[in-house]
Amino acid sequence: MAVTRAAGEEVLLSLSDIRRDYVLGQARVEALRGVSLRIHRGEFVAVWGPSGSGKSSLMNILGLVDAPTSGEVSLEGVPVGKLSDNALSDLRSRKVGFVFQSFNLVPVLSALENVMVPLQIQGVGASEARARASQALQEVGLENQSSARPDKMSGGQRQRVAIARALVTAPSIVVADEPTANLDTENSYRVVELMRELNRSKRVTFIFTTHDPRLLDLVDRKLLLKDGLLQTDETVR
Ligand SMILES: Nc1ncnc2c1ncn2[C@@H]1O[C@H](COP(=O)(O)OP(=O)(O)OP(=O)(O)O)[C@@H](O)[C@H]1O
Repeated sequence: MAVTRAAGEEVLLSLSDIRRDYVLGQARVEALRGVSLRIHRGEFVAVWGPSGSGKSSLMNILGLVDAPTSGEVSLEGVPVGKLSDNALSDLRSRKVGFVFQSFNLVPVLSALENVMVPLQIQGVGASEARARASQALQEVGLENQSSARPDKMSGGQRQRVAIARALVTAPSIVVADEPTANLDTENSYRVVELMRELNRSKRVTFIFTTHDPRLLDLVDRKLLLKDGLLQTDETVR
């Protein structure tokens, strides 16, 4: 049973006193130093802050890719720290979509085949995977590029394919670490606007990191990280 804060404010992800240390030889880096946070279903959230403030470390923990050194993460009320590796990867593949800075598309596959990949990993049959991938490409406005290979597409188009790939499994949350870092200003804005539209139309929760303060105008909530701590947590609309 997921925790609710108020009507319509279901807690999707909850982080409690998260610490993440990295040990390099004799040195210990404290990347996250006690972050507590609740992300509600349907929110559109940006994490910003200086380089080295812990944004990627936080995103890896929110996306269930990395485990904290201490503290507790719950997704839809399930404490994930107690899950076996298999149960955790199953949960991640069903509930979390990822968008990466460098798109991470498979170069030898078409746009459509790239979007089919997460479904095939889940064991969905080819014809259903094709139909769902085609629908996802349509939702990002790329239905006429389905047979194009990534190297024939612009950066903005590649990131839209990656967004379709993240959404095709109907995840609860999409985690995007610097999704606009390799895009020019106009395409950056367009990609975040597209995520915003999909957030509204599909009620998928999005959380992304950025260095670009202009993109913060498009979000519901801004989390400022500094030195591994949540400095401010501002809901803007
Ligand atoms: N795998 C790792 N091993 C050792 N130290 C790491 C590792 N990953 C991150 N760090 C360190 O942890 C701190 C936080 O890094 P992190 O990448 O989370 O910050 P960031 O805000 O995403 O930075 P950037 O904006 O430059 O990507 C930094 O001091 C970084 O050097």
